[in-house]
Order: sequence, then structure tokens, then C-alpha cells
Amino acid sequence: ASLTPVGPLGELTDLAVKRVQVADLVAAAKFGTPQPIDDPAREQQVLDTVRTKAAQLSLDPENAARFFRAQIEANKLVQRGLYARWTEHPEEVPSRRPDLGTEVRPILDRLTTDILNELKDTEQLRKPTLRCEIHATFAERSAVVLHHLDPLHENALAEAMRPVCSK
Ligand SMILES: O=C(O)C(=O)C[C@]1(C(=O)O)C=C[C@@H](O)C=C1
Repeated sequence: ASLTPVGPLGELTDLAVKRVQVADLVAAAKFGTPQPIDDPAREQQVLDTVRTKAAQLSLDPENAARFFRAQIEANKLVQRGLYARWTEHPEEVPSRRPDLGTEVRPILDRLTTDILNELKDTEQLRKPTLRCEIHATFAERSAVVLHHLDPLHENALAEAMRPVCSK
């Protein structure tokens, strides 16, 4: 059985869901350590990689970077939400702390590649049109149901998908 959201933006939406879900691992890696949620140097590195790989795919690098800035904002939204939750309910803090550098960021790096390939595959559709907005809405709504997203991750997904039709 496929758990991919419906329509031509289903795969891209699915990858955005995966990225906001990895935010749980990022938060688990950082919570209770001095490592801050915001890491501007890492963000710069992610965006530099995005621009380089976008150019290799003949995608507009600035458009791709805009999409990834939204992915990063969405990721931080989840991290902050989980910090608030875990501060209030310490019993919900994950028992294992994943390693950010060797375990969590490599997952994000693979998602960067996958998302860029989907941006390429959906390039024709992703224009500021009602058609694109409708497909984005359907994919988002189905993702929320398929993945049982809680309000925190649902809001983060909405943030992540905001620039999807703004080619
Ligand atoms: O890699 C991290 O440390 C993260 O928190 C993930 C992430 C991202 O979404 O790529 C988000 C916030 C940080 O400022 C840097 C990067």
C-alpha cells in the first residue's frame, strides 16, 4: 500500500513531511545540550549546497534556495515546539540522544538531494497558478491524514509548502 499523498505534488509533499519529521531527531540531538536550535553556519552550508545542485539540474538556484529556506523555518518551528513540549513534560524527552553530525544531518543531506530532484520533476507545474495551489492543497491535506500529523507538524508542513507554487 502506498502512503504517498495524492497528485503531482504528492512526492514533493511527502519529502517535506519527512523533513519536518526529521526535526524530531534534530531536537532530540540538541535538547539538553548547549547546541542551539539556530545554526546559521549550517543553514548557509545547506543553502550553498542547494544552489550548487540546483544549478546542476538547471533549476533556478534562488528559487530552490527560497524553497529550502521554508524547509529550514519549518524545521525550526518543530524544534521549538518540541522544546516547549519537553520542557513542560520532561517524561516525553526521548531516552536516546541521536548524534547530530553523524546520524541526523546525513538524513537531511539525503533529503536535500531527493527534494531537489522532485523540484525538477515538478518544475512545469510549480507556477503561481490556481492549478498548482489546488494540487498543493490536496497533497498537503492527504499528507496530514496519511501521516497522522499532529498540529505542530501540520503547521510546519504548511510553512514548508508555502513557496511551492512560486516559480
Ligand atoms: O542541522 C541542524 O542543526 C538543524 O537544526 C536543521 C536545520 C535545517 O533545517 O536544515 C534547521 C535549523 C538550523 O539553523 C540549521 C539547519
